[in-house]
Amino acid sequence: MARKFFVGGNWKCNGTTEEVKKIVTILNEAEVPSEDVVEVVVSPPFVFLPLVKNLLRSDFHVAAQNCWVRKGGAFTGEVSAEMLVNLGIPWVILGHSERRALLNESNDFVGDKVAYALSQGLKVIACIGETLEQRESGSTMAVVAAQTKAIADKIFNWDNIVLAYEPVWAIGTGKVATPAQAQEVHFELRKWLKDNVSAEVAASTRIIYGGSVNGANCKELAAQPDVDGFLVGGASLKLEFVDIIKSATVKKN
Ligand SMILES: O=C[C@H](O)COP(=O)(O)O
Repeated sequence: MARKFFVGGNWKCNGTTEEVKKIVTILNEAEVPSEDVVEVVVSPPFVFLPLVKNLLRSDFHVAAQNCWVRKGGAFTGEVSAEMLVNLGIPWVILGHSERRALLNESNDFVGDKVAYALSQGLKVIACIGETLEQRESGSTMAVVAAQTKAIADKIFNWDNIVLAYEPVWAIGTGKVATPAQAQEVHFELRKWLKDNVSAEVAASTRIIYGGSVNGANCKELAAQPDVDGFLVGGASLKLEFVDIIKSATVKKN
């Protein structure tokens, strides 16, 4: 089953109104493969979501970087899935390692968030990934399998999920996983989905890579059979994000 290449740009906690407008202008003017070839989703901070949604070209989409774990209410400082739906925001990133590490988001909590966001009609970019310590101790697969299981246990339908494998040691470090390292984990994750969910879900779910992806390393990573796209941090704020989007064409060659 063909999986459409997916490129997400996670702007994290960056940007002023002027900077955001500048990035959107670059994206709007970029010549990139058509929507049939690549799905592009950018994720600005909450406060810029309406602005970006209004200014961004219609073939690119927006994602929030988080949402609350259940229906909104007396949860000061949180943004609910219902609010995102109300604003017409189709996607949300959940379980990013920065939130897992800095805000102590557990596997269970992330699983609950994913299930709730899906139940409200949002599409989810669900992030998983091991730390350097975990990789060096040989527990990479056990860690990402446990993170995936916590999600799988709570959902019934994988149609609206993209799984983002983001090794923590590669995020914002300039130390990208080698294409072989990324492929190995993506292959094992797909096998995990086949063994624990279904062959159909394994074949159709997009597994994207994140961690120091840039204009120079994207093509080689994109060429790996189980790499279905990228979640890009730092480089998504720069012109080279356009080259990363273009790396989708590698799949067609
Ligand atoms: O969500 C994106 C990842 O955290 C990757 O960030 P990075 O491309 O700056 O390493």
